[in-house]
Amino acid sequence: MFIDCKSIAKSIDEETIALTRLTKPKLVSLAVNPDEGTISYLKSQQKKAKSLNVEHEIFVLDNVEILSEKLLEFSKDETVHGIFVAHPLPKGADELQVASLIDPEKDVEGRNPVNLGRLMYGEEGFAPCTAAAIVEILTRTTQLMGKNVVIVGRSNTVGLPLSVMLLRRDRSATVTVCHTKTQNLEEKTLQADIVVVAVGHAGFLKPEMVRENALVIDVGINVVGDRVVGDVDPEVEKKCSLTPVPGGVGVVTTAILMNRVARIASRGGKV
Ligand SMILES: Nc1nc(=O)c2c([nH]1)NC[C@@H]1CN(c3ccc(C(=O)N[C@@H](CCC(=O)O)C(=O)O)cc3)C=[N+]21
Repeated sequence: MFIDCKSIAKSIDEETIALTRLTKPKLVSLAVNPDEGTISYLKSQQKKAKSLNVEHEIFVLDNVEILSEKLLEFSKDETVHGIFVAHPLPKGADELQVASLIDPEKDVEGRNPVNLGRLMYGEEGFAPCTAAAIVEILTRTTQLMGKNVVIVGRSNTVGLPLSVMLLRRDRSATVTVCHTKTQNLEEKTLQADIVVVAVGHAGFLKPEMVRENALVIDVGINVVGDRVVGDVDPEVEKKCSLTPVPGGVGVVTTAILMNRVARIASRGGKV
């Protein structure tokens, strides 16, 4: 069975629309040498911004030096409410140094160390949007208390922040984070009530790796020919509840991103 993520996005959009009636939020999105996943996201952002009355500008840049200049500029610019930087940055870039240039109060992806620190205290106003989208989908779909959640992937965008968010006392899931060096992955995923897959390989999670009736969150955005597919084998849908790709985590992520920009604009900086 597929989980209906579009209706979740829609209910978030309703709040955003109410906020954009009163203010004119502006988001800037910056990317250096964007990969296919980033291009897909930038397109979705552009469409969504337009439909929600959020002003949006995209900057595709040649190198990290120009990115750094732009981040300083937009951090000071009072007409800009949200700053999004696409990841991954080019090889060799100092992510911490780049993220530190984003004004924490405009840091819609929660990359600045101030916001990552806030996350450790359970403050999720600036949590990475994809992780926030997964929490939104899970809390609207199931009870998390005491559940076994296996996250496959440990990125700063998804796996790592999500693990912290699911451990928060009001959720209290038991979280296992798996990665490329994990041994016997299938043994872990077969124990899970909930599996979150964010690895970037089409069809990575096979039906024999999950329990009957598990809840599976597919975070993958893989461009195969002219189609976008997730990290989960489509056969998994026959035995589990699964978020679709496209139309799953991605649409909720984009909704949360825009909602955040609107909240920043309407509350003068505080989320
Ligand atoms: N700092 C950072 N944060 C991110 O969250 C991040 C990133 N960098 N870099 C790139 C990846 C990719 N990503 C997507 C999110 C939504 C869609 C999305 O909404 N896709 C639509 C349309 C897909 C289509 O059909 O083209 C859907 O899934 O329905 C796609 C891709 C976020 N990422």
